[in-house]
Amino acid sequence: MSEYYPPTTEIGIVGAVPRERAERLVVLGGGSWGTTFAKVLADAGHDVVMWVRRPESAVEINDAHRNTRYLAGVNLPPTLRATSDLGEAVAGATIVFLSVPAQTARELLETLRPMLAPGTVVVSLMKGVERSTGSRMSQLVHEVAGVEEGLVAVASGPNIALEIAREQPTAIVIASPLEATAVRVARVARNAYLRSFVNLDVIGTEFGGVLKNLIAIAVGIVDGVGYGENTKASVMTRGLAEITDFAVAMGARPETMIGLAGLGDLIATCESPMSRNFTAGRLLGQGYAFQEVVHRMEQTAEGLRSVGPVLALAAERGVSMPISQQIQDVLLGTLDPARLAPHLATSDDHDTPRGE
Ligand SMILES: NC(=O)C1=CN([C@@H]2O[C@H](COP(=O)(O)OP(=O)(O)OC[C@H]3O[C@@H](n4cnc5c(N)ncnc54)[C@H](O)[C@@H]3O)[C@@H](O)[C@H]2O)C=CC1
Ligand SMILES: O=C(CO)COP(=O)(O)O
Repeated sequence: MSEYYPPTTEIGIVGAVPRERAERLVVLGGGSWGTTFAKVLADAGHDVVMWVRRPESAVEINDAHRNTRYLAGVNLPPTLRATSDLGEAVAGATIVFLSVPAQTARELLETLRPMLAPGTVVVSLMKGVERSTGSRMSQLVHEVAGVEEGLVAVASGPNIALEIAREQPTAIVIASPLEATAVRVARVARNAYLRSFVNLDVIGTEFGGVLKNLIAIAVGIVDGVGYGENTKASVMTRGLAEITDFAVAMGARPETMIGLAGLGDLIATCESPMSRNFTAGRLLGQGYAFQEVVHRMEQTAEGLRSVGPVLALAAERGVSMPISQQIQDVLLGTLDPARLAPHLATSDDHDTPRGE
């Protein structure tokens, strides 16, 4: 039986929360996902402040109710406010949502630590692991910002930012080791176009988001090479088996990997031309070298930085990840992208995949 379930019957309420139940929330990060998530929360009726690095972004959000660089053509709620002053943004917030590139999270969390009032819930919206340590973002929230584990949550699922910003109906998963925290965040992060589900499997929910990025890069690579739907479906299916093996070895529940945060996000990311990971993969498949791809990407493609640490963790646990290894080889320039799919079933270096 799936462990997914609507947090409460109250989930059916899709109107804005009454003013007396509105919470003071903060979203850290003014990119495409941070801005979209802040809109979700403000549309739900909450009092939301965004922290953005660049003062000019704050001015645009406050005055024009737009964030043109990341969400072109999207009108933001007039109630949504932004500031580039972190202390001002966080003061009085009951829940802090984090949406910066994973490699910058540690530094932000160190700065944030003394600003957090006791009892503040911190939610990671990020889908990367720290390159130097292999840590998941929720681990960093606990270890670096000192937030007790029961007050840490993660959000994941098939959540292409621009589609949600355009208010297209979508589902998201909120996971925390403490059910009360997951339910609380799920109740806050829902509105007429976003429905929240709860899961207690933090490892699976978080790794689902991280790992599907790798498979989206692989699918982008074969697309860029010019291969068709069979190849892409083969990479996605074998990719799901591979990332499930990894996540389960890391402590995830297998069901999570066929839920919204696993299969759901895998489908969305591998099929969307808006996905940055898919786009980065397609550039690699078209023959651009890693550094050129990084140069061309204007937004964060987390998978490019997660491949290395994921492979290191897999090696420690004896998990075979042939597709992820091939992505790494393409990134290093040691594998011709056109050879990625032929290597799918068997290769000189890897055993024949189990099953199928
Ligand atoms: N865009 C999407 O559709 C979704 C993204 N995510 C995840 O959300 C996280 C953030 O991604 P996006 O918002 O999409 O990235 P983005 O590339 O659109 O924006 C990143 C933002 O972080 C800021 N930033 C960069 N370095 C920083 C630093 N040192 N300190 C503070 N801020 C810094 C940038 O100025 C920018 O505002 C990633 O982990 C991503 O995987 C998750 C779900 C959906
Ligand atoms: O996580 C995402 C969708 O759920 C966004 O994917 P990209 O980072 O590849 O754009």
